[in-house]
Amino acid sequence: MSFIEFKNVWRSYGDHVVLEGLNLKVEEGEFCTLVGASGCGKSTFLRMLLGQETPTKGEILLDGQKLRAEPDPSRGVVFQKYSVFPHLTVLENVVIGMEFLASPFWGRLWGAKKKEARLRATQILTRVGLDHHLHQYPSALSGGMQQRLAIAQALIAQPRILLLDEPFGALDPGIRKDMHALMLELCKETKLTVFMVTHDLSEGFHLGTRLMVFDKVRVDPHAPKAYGAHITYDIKLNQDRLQQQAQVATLPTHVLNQTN
Ligand SMILES: Nc1ncnc2c1ncn2[C@@H]1O[C@H](COP(=O)(O)OP(=O)(O)OP(=O)(O)O)[C@@H](O)[C@H]1O
Repeated sequence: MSFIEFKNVWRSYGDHVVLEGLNLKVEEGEFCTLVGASGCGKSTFLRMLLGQETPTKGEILLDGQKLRAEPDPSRGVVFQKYSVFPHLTVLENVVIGMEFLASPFWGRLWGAKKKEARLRATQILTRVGLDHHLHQYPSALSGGMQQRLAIAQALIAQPRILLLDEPFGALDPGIRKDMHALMLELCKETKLTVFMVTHDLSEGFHLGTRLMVFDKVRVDPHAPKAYGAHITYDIKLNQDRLQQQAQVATLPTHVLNQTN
């Protein structure tokens, strides 16, 4: 059984077919980079994985079970536009994620639980390199730092799947490189399965263990909305990295705990 499976998935909006006949198996720990022309349905694909949208036809399975049709903590997401709360500090931006998880009704934690949430948020913010900015507001951060914060927000719930929609598209090349290094480190340390939309093919090749190309094969000039895109190329990349990750995962827990 695969970790994620798409079985003949279609998605339309009215008579506009956006995606058609997607069949796909993805194993845990894979880093799938998605490329394709603008408007071909890459973000729609991510939204279906997030549970924000459901397939019009077919089904998506997670661990063999039908994917829940609403976002939950197993799936984290980072968009290109900074999705952080401007009125909360860096630390509060991450703590609030834990508060909503633990207390969906009040959205607040108190006492020891709040202290624990702040500690865990601080650990994650340290991991993404924001430990010196805990009490600043997002407006005081650079674009790269805001994306680091968005990644910390997405990771606080310890998702199994991370969905990234052009997360580094607005960043300068140097900062992008730093973000690539961070992503590769995070993937090495965890069993995260990543789906990342990018318009930068070299980024896709560099980060991915799989590069998926979305394209429309069937086109009717008289009915441009009649056919959708599907995955025309699914290229395996950087397989040595996957093997290394798999080997690390086989180490005994006490050894892993010592090194973390
Ligand atoms: N809620 C919606 N209602 C109607 N049409 C939609 C909706 N969401 C997306 N679409 C259409 O689906 C198509 C695919 O959109 P999507 O955003 O998934 O493409 P994309 O490949 O991510 O594009 P880009 O690379 O430009 O971000 C577009 O034609 C868009 O207009």
